[in-house]
Amino acid sequence: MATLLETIHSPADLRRLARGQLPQLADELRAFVLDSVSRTGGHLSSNLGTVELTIALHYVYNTPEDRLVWDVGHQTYPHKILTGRRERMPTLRQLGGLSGFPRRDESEYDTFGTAHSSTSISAALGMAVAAKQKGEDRKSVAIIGDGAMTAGMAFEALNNAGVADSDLLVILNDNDMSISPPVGALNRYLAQLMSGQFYSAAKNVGKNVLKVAPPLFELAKRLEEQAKGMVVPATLFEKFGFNYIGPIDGHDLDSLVPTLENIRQLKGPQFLHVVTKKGQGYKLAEADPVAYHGPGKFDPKVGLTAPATPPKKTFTQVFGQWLCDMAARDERLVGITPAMREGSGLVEFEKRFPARYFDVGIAEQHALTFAAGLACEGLKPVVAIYSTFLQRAYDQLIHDVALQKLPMVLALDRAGLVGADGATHAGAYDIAFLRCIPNVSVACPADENECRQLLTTAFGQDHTVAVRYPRGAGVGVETQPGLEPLPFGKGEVRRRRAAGQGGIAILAFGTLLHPSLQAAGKLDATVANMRWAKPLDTALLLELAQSHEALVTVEEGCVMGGAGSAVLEALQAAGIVKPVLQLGLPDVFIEHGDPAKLLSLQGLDAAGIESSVRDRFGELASRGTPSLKVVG
Ligand SMILES: Cc1ncc(C[n+]2csc(CCOP(=O)(O)OP(=O)(O)O)c2C)c(N)n1
Ligand SMILES: CC(=O)[C@@H](O)[C@H](O)COP(=O)(O)O
Ligand SMILES: [Mg+2]
Repeated sequence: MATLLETIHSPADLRRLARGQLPQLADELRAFVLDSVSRTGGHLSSNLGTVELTIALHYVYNTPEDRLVWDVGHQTYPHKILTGRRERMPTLRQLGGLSGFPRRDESEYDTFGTAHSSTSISAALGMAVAAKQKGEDRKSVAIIGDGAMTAGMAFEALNNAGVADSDLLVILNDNDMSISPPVGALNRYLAQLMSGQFYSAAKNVGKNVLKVAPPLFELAKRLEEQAKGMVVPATLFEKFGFNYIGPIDGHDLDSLVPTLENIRQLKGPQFLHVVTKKGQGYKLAEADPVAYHGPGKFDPKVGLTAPATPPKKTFTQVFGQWLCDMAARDERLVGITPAMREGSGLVEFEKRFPARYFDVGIAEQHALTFAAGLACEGLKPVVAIYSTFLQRAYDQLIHDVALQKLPMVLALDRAGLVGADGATHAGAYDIAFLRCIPNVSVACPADENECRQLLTTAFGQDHTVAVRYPRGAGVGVETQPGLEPLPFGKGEVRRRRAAGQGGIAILAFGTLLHPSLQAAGKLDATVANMRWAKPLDTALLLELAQSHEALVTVEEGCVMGGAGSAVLEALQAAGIVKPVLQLGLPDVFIEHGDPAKLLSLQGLDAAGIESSVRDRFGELASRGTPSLKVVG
């Protein structure tokens, strides 16, 4: 006997159901999400929390003509399952498989690509205004979480939407959680609103009763506004020009469906506050929504368990340990994270140094300029931020930090390809967008120990230094306990060519040193661990250029403007003409998949590096004697 869920191949099928069937569908959908994500890994607790809301939205709104824009977008597995992608869920976040986020090129129901937080209101407003301009009778809905609502961009959009001539609905999915517990005044404010729950329940009943008699409804609305004025001050969202409705139970379909049906008839900007539980329906996730925010594969009957063999230390853990060790040595150190405490490795630091730990919420722009203010007063900020999320604070980095030559450490986790999260989260551009800024240096550690040492080097500088390191496990190099720095701006030769003069020198930046060393063994090439994309170790570079016939640069970052470009600029500045092969990420977005597989596909594993060198430099790569005149 097919389950109800198995009969749903599109929202049109869903809308043919009787309202009384929706709770059963919700149970089946929740069970499917839990089973599927436990097999593939992915975002779980936020998806369990949006099952009823997703059903109600596709039931009431005429999707895809009515537009749904999901923020952050990690909670759209129920949406994908109900919009014809149920059978593809086993491919989630795998090469060639479903994305973990909404993608316009994946489905017409994915009206806007998200994954970086707090973009939904802006995008949905654009769609709503476009519908008005084009005279189209379609609705636009932004669904944004309480965490995502802490970003400035969300308020920029509210400020505009509240007075725009458009029929936009903003749904705040308030589960009182970000990835970790939410922070800031907004969270406290939302708690106040939720404490007024009884008021809104009565109000919504009023709406239901009066919904059939518009004039009366309007009269009641005016009375309600007055009543609000007397009984409950206007909400923040009403101050922005929205008609605020809620808070209502985001798991109660008998509340969600009629409320959404009412709201869909209303003109002007609407704001619906729904209250949900992150992890709803799976006790282990309800109890620990942080652990189940983005789990790997697990047995739902058992829950998350420690791996049989302890995993290799991650760069994130190396950073977290360094942060605590350096904080113990230097009381001026303060640690800042824009809502990524666990992901960036600051859990221990918060426990040990609570007064020096700052989670600023999903507010990267604020994080950088807040750090600048701290630095002005002689404190030593360490901003722990994913490479991709630093993109959001680019102007603050230039204008508020570098221009004033304020010193701080940018601990750039997830530099390079990240794997399952795909193109939206790749840290592909930081070398290129950082090295062009005056008063900013960029360090590229090759292993865990260098990461620790270069963090210490960075911490001792009088300007901002970014230390970039990849997601996940290190290369297996033990970290030394001390806090010894490496020399600023200096690289080293790691392998000399056996055949002496001539041949090829590979200049590696970061962890791709290791496949470069493997390839060099086959090529009999020299290998340098350059360590710094800025400042470049030009003395080392020129020595290698003068003693080799050709150079190869290797980096896990975009070729355009990356470390290899820095090498070309330095050779040109020195008047040296030399064949250079630049290896790195191409001028395309790299999709989700297994990180090692993705690197191999980009020719950035040992075999790929060797093959690229042979393709470019032909026999030079295989003989001992120079074939090109050694110039320079
Ligand atoms: C610009 C940006 N910063 C940080 C993140 C990382 N991130 C992804 S989801 C999330 C928490 C979102 O909280 P909320 O909006 O309340 O959604 P919930 O997980 O509670 O459903 C964060 C910080 C991101 N995706 N984008
Ligand atoms: C949705 C989002 O942006 C975060 O949950 C992100 O997926 C975390 O990435 P990591 O898994 O690399 O910490
Ligand atoms: Mg939340």
